[in-house]
Amino acid sequence: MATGRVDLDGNTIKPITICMIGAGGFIGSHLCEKLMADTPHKVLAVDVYNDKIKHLLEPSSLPWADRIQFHRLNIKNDSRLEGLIRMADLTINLAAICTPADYNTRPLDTIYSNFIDALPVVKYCSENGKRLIHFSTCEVYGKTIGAFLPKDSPLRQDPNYYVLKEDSSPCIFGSIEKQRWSYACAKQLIERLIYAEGAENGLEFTIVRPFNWIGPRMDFIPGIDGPSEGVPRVLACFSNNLLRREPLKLVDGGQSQRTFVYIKDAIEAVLLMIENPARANGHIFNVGNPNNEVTVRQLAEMMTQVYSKVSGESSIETPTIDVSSKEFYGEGYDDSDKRIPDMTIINRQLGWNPKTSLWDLLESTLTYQHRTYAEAIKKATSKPVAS
Ligand SMILES: NC(=O)c1ccc[n+]([C@@H]2O[C@H](COP(=O)([O-])OP(=O)(O)OC[C@H]3O[C@@H](n4cnc5c(N)ncnc54)[C@H](O)[C@@H]3O)[C@@H](O)[C@H]2O)c1
Ligand SMILES: O=c1ccn([C@@H]2O[C@H](COP(=O)(O)OP(=O)(O)O[C@H]3OC[C@@H](O)[C@H](O)[C@H]3O)[C@@H](O)[C@H]2O)c(=O)[nH]1
Repeated sequence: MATGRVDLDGNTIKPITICMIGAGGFIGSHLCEKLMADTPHKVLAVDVYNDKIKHLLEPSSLPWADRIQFHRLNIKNDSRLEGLIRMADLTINLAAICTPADYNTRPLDTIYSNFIDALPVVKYCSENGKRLIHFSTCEVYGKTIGAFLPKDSPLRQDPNYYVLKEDSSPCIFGSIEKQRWSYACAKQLIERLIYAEGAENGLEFTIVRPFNWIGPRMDFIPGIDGPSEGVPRVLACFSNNLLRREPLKLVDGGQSQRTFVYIKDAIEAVLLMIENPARANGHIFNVGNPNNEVTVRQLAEMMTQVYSKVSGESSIETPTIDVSSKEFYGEGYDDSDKRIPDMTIINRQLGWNPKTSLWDLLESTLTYQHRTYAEAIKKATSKPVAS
């Protein structure tokens, strides 16, 4: 671990204690890894699961063993939460239901998780004068303005109609029966509440809007380390199809566009926020890679090519199939058409830029998926079916 580290203004960084809620998830596991390897900070890691951070917790001889403690608790109903927030200098809240397959099928759980369960965290930070970094989402932007223009309108090519800006873009969601937007709407309301706590009660806050962060340990592979009928986010869905040599399913033709950023690049941005409070407080930050834009169809094609390279297996004859959103996600699904983050605020405040190309990040991620899951999938698929 480096000593004598300085912040962006040349001041020595003092070790702090961080209460990280949702530390056992995808982003939390990478953030814990980074904080243990490269900083002197302490982490009170709160989650209901710890499988993704087990390698940081055991054995107790690890060099950072006295800097990370796991607290297994559900923030919905555990009175220990306030005590942990009071013990820390900073709280980072990552806890959420955040897989689209849940938004329209479990809208109540989605709204409770993303709004109601986050309320006490905001309240305890505000009442105890503690700093909060809250994880929101790029989905708060919803659809682009351009999505409502005629298909052949030249204005669709104008960035003013699609680039998403923290301080000026509107939040455009579908109608109430499109329950997909339950998540985005809950996230938007908690953002507004945090902002209001800052304005009226002086809460020191930073809001992060991740734009499709991807990498190792994201979600689960159905039937291996998660339920066989479960539907994770697209990286894990496509990885699962590639591992099982099944066609990748393109929802509604795979025409939606996304920008993907490598988790390790994005974690650098979060570390800058943690260690530069004077530059990060009071801001909402887009964190994404505007240079890595693809349609979902292009993502499927690239993942197929990269997976062939890293596994040494040829791709199957029909690598993709089309499926309707109703069939794949059920009633009430809707989609964001395009997501390009404006980078002005994060550049200005923190000087952060992503580095990794989509090809490179897929190569390292699919190498991980192949090494971690290929054998387990072979075993699972060769088991005789019980008669
Ligand atoms: N990964 C992305 O690209 C992305 C994009 C936009 C927003 N986000 C936001 O970032 C945050 C983290 O996302 P992630 O990708 O790491 O998801 P994740 O599902 O891997 O992690 C969330 C973690 O929170 C925990 N959790 C949920 N409810 C809890 C509760 N009641 N008590 C204790 N722990 C609880 C879960 O067990 C899980 O480990 C979420 O708020 C999500 O909405 C992520
Ligand atoms: O097998 C699949 C899975 C997904 N998809 C499509 O791929 C796109 C991306 O899907 P993801 O599951 O990664 O989720 P989305 O990008 O729509 O939303 C995500 O965005 C930001 C976060 O807040 C959440 O992690 C999640 O809501 C969607 O258009 C989806 O319809 C497929 O075509 N096939």
